[in-house]
Amino acid sequence: MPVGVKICGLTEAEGFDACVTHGADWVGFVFFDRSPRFVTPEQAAVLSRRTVGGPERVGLFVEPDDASIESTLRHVPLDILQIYATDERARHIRQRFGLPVWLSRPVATRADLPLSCPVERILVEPRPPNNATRPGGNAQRLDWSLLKNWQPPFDWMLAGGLNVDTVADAIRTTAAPAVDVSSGVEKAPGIKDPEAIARFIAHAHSATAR
Ligand SMILES: O=C(O)c1ccccc1NCC(=O)[C@H](O)[C@H](O)COP(=O)(O)O
Repeated sequence: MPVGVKICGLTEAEGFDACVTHGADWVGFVFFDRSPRFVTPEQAAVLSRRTVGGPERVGLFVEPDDASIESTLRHVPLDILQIYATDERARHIRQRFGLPVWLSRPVATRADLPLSCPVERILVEPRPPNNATRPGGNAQRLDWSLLKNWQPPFDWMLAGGLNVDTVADAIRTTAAPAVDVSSGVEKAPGIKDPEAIARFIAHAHSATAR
């Protein structure tokens, strides 16, 4: 089965269309207003309507309250909620909205690797630097060797600092079933590079896990 690919932080039509054309499995909309990739629910809806079907739409929320998710969903239909929050909040959100939930897990040492998944999928990401203004999307690479022989019995995804040149190696080293990228396929903060999106997806699909 080919590795799943999520392109996160779409803000404009060219990038969104490249994800559709080149077969991304998921596109992410960042509803966190301190991000260079922030979009309003209305902007996400306009992008999302550019095609029927295509990649699943993932909405990214940082410690959201129920009201902000609810009002976002009123504007843009999302297939998946990606959450930066506690396990308890993630379970609640899954129950409350009836949508699959993906939960981010910051990893700095092997001891940080989760043993179980309270929702549909875990995103394994590097722990952000102390001075970071956001919990993800920092172009910071995880030490892939931490994941060697880690074979969790749940769905997960590798994120953090991936790019066209490193994604195949990352998949071979970690056996990640899916990968997530944002900064690595941008030509400027928040603006995706369609050519890089095409190459990233091709390289990910060509990689054979160990
Ligand atoms: O992208 C953001 O600005 C962002 C803000 C707040 C929380 C998470 C955010 N991004 C998460 C991601 O896009 C993914 O984890 C991504 O694949 C990793 O980002 P990058 O290292 O930039 O590829």
